[in-house]
Amino acid sequence: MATLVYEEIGEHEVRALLPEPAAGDLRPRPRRARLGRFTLEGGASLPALQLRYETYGALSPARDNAVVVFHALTGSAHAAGVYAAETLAALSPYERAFGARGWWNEVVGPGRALDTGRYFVVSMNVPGSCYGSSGPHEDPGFPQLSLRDMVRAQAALLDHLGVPAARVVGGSMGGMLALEFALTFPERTQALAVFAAPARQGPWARAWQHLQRTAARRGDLALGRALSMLSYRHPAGFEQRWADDPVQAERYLDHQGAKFTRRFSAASYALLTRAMDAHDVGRGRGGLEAALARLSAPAIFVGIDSDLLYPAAEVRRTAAAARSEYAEITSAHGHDGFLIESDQVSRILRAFGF
Ligand SMILES: CC(=O)SCCNC(=O)CCNC(=O)[C@H](O)C(C)(C)COP(=O)(O)OP(=O)(O)OC[C@H]1O[C@@H](n2cnc3c(N)ncnc32)[C@H](O)[C@@H]1OP(=O)(O)O
Ligand SMILES: N[C@@H](CCO)C(=O)O
Repeated sequence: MATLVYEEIGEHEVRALLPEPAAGDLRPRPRRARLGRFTLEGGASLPALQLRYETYGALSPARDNAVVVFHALTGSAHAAGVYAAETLAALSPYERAFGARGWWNEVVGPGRALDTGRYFVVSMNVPGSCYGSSGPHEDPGFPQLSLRDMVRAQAALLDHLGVPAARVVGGSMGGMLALEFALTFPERTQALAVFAAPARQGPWARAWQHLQRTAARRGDLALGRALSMLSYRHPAGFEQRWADDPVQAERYLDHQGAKFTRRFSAASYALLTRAMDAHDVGRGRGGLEAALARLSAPAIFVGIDSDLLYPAAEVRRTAAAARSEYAEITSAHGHDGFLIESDQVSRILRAFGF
């Protein structure tokens, strides 16, 4: 039986069914680390960095079984499990609107590909986002961060947790962050898995994000998100779902747009998309090829055959430049395949050795 919950978010009241956990689902406890002063690569500093995070499983006595999972643009620290009603109720309005179920719940958990019976899984909400970490949603003067600042914040959190090194995994922006982490902290990276992410943000993805920010700046974050959904999906998926009733495609985009205004901050959206637009692992490392050639951890790069945002061919080229493994997800759903095709994601992670 699902529980009916009411959430008041600004002027909105949301009625939602709180999902019951299935057998094997975790009941996570979100935490917050207070890491103090944190200096950014641009020179500015945050006086009191706070990071929302969740952990699943236990750190081994040898401290060698950690996995860091990096979230995508609008993801959160809540990667796995289903919150209890009282846990959800104690969170911020944005986190409540994100929902009770973790965004990679089918991939992370007991007996799942990232098996919490074996691994100590750490998932952090990046600084600048609005899901419990420090960001512009609570401080209008919050400075622009880079993805490199975010991976240094992740490393500081690992220090806080007593984790010397980890396997790192992520999709989309999370994949960019995982790759940056592996290049910034080679000695702390045991293995790397990058899903649906480039080594450098290209003009196509940049143009999409420009449109989304423009809509948001003009006061229409919902339109910005609806537009972005077209870059995250593929015509085949729309045909599959709504060929018989095409107006549902319009309703779907309207729904995703409207929901987004309740679950995300426009200021965080601008900051994170700018950070993604500046993504280039070659910056300060002698260029893209030189940076990728330097990758030392065992790595796999995973493309999605229908990804319109970061095409599979581009991900395959990155894998070749990094002399790493390549795998491909088959999906009708485009870029969001790394969130939807959990069975394939899990098979790929297992086959790679997770
Ligand atoms: C790491 C991270 O990125 S975490 C952030 C991931 N979450 C997002 O990106 C948020 C947007 N959500 C999504 O894109 C998807 O829900 C995913 C990727 C999480 C899962 O994809 P799918 O399983 O294909 O779900 P789908 O895209 O159908 O979305 C489901 C929602 O659309 C709604 N929906 C589906 N079809 C329609 C329609 N024709 N008209 C109106 N609403 C519709 C569903 O009711 C459901 O609403 P809810 O989220 O309020 O419960
Ligand atoms: N749909 C996901 C992936 C975007 O890259 C998100 O909103 O974070």
